[in-house]
Amino acid sequence: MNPITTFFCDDNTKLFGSSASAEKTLAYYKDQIRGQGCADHIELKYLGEPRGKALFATKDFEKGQRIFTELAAFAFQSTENTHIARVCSRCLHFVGSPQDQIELLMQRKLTAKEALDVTAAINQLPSDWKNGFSGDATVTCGCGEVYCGLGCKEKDIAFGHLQVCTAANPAAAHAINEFKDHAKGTNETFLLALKVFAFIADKVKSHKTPSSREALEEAVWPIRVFAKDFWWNVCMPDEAEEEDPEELKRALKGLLKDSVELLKDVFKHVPELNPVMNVDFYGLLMGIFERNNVAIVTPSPMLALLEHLPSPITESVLERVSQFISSSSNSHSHDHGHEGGSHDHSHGGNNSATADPFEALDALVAEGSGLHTIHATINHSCTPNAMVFKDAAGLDVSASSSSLGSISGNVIRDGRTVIRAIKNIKKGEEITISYLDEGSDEMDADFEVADEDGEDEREWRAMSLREYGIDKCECAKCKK
Ligand SMILES: C[S@@+](CC[C@H](N)C(=O)[O-])C[C@H]1O[C@@H](n2cnc3c(N)ncnc32)[C@H](O)[C@@H]1O
Repeated sequence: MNPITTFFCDDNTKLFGSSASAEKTLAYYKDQIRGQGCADHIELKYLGEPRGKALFATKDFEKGQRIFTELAAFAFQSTENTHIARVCSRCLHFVGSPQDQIELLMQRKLTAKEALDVTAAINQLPSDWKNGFSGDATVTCGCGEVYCGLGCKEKDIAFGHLQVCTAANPAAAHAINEFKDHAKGTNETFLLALKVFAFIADKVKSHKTPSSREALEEAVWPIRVFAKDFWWNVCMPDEAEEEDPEELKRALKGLLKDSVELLKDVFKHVPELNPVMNVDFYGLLMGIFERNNVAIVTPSPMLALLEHLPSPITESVLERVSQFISSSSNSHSHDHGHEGGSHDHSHGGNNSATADPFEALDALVAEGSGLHTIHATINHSCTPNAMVFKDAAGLDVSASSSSLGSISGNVIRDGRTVIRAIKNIKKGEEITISYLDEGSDEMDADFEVADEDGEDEREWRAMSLREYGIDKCECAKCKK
């Protein structure tokens, strides 16, 4: 490995190995926590290995209370989902007008009569409902990216968008499109990698000495802090399919090799990036995604509208979503099964050829995946005190409420994750979540959990946690 890849590969023991580096790392997270507006709620500490970085409460939280929310540093909408939801490239907030979204779903313009019906239906909804769409605030980029407002566009530019913008960089347009096509045909998490490489390129170019080693080290630093291993070590072979581990490793490295060649063409204009244009660096980056990415699901404001629309429009919309569900389940059978760690793509696996319209309602969401700096520091516990909410959880629970059922106000309209207490948490306690889908169909199918001593469940846990880089769970319950 070359020196910059070795630097990038560094784990917590290096990050916290000297007081200067530990101080820099802690200051970085403090800054990130402040940036998300939760400086009074949480702090990061280093617990030594194997548990590494961990998040702690700096105030008491009641059961049901929101601890913090976080927008992804890097996020993307899944390609298939673009057919049913038009959302902001940066934050996955629904863009345009409700009419635009209906036309996307119906794949045609509304007739004058339908447009009047839609307006009448909108008028029956509370006036703040329209805030679920960016409306007139919507802005586009010459390359076709769309944003829910100028703020998101500017943020995307600050995160390097212009480096991979076909309008700002027409000489690279062909290479950018080729890279994206390859990603969509193989593993769409490469699209997220493209955004990270664009970020690194931008940071390096704006450094006072762009070709220095220091410039690259500074540019990769915000990604270096994540827990990581090489992609080919993180991806587990599919035991049910009797996938050969060595064959899988070879396949992943081959895929990276093809992708990195396309990447080199994209970044021809940034020769300073050459030291990170290799399979090892790329493999670490994909390993970071696989281990830390969070599935993003934004509930669609369209759901409320559908109830009020004349039935021909509603039916036509639902039929389209049903078709989408069926076609996505077909295409999923060809994928590589390693989607960059968005650990629970909740709607991809529906398998009926003629999906039920009610299932279609459930699938009408914006879906993607992202890398969240603070969220990624939360450790797993088999008796967690917090939980990540995506779907309906876009809604807040009032601090005084002790029941998770009583949801009120403050709708979250973009793709931020919401972490909420599921028990009372005292100031100074570690915040933990479960990485596993307890009681899920997946768990039942794997082990047909029926034993009385819980042995199967323990085995299921141990096996599932290995996918998250946990060979021996060090949570309070398992350590007992
Ligand atoms: C998403 S990261 C969480 C933050 C991590 N501690 C860090 O330092 O970046 C997941 C990694 O944290 C460690 N980890 C999390 N929960 C753990 C647990 N219950 N027992 C042991 N290791 C754990 C494992 O190394 C795992 O791969």
